[in-house]
Amino acid sequence: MTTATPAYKRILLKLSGEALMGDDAFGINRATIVRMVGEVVEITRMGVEVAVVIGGGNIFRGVAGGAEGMDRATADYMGMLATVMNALALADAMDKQGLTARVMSAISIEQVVEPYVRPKALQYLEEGKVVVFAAGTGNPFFTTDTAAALRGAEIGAELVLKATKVDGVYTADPHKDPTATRYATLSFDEAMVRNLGIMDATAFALCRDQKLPVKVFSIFKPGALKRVVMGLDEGTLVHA
Ligand SMILES: Nc1ncnc2c1ncn2[C@@H]1O[C@H](COP(=O)(O)OP(=O)(O)O)[C@@H](O)[C@H]1O
Ligand SMILES: O=c1ccn([C@@H]2O[C@H](COP(=O)(O)OP(=O)(O)O)[C@@H](O)[C@H]2O)c(=O)[nH]1
Repeated sequence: MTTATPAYKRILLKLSGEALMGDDAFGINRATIVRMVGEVVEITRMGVEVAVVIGGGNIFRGVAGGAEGMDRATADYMGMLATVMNALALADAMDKQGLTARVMSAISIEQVVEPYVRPKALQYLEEGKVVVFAAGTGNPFFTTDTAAALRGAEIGAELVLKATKVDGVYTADPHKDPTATRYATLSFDEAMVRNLGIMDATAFALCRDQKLPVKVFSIFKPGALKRVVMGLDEGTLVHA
């Protein structure tokens, strides 16, 4: 039996914080994380090097805090710390399924996780370890989508995989406009000009300038992650 060959050697997987909730209203749903990690195990077994940027929206988003009158930068730091909590839960679930995960934080909290040091991250990936980037870019006023573009470019990922609550980029938010239709592919410029709100413009612009394609797909669709890694038609490809 011929074993199928992955289309990519090194990927950056952006996991929405909200995706960790499963059907819960907030927080971390263990069964959801266990299922997601099982899919990551499958692609690492094919020899794919995996780095993850984890979101924090299941716990806290700065924009919500800011909207309630908090200082936005303070609220954003809370959001970044939320991503560290998700990263610890994800790494724990990975260790339990035989993966060696290393959490690297953009914010220095060395008693909890090691700081992000690029050469060390590259070494871990070369060793077949899964690197989980926490605390986004480490700066307020950004998102983990931008962190995914940044870390993807820094590690030389061939593709950013945005695993989210929808199965691709649509002509409008499909949760609000039932007539919206899904793109199979589109350019970063098109996505920005049409103000398609799936990723922020900063993330799109960085990926465009670094010629780093993005595949948007549903984290809830079993097997979708493997199909993306195998280069099969899944979700929406956004390209330079
Ligand atoms: N043009 C669009 N195509 C697809 N989703 C869109 C679009 N515009 C807005 N969205 C919304 O963006 C959401 C995903 O963005 P976001 O919540 O920031 O992702 P994540 O939580 O994974 O970072 C989708 O759940 C969808 O409701
Ligand atoms: O570089 C970053 C990344 C994240 N955040 C904050 O952390 C929160 C959680 O990240 P995000 O909303 O991107 O998570 P996701 O949408 O993937 O759940 C954001 O809302 C911001 O408040 C930030 O300030 N800088």
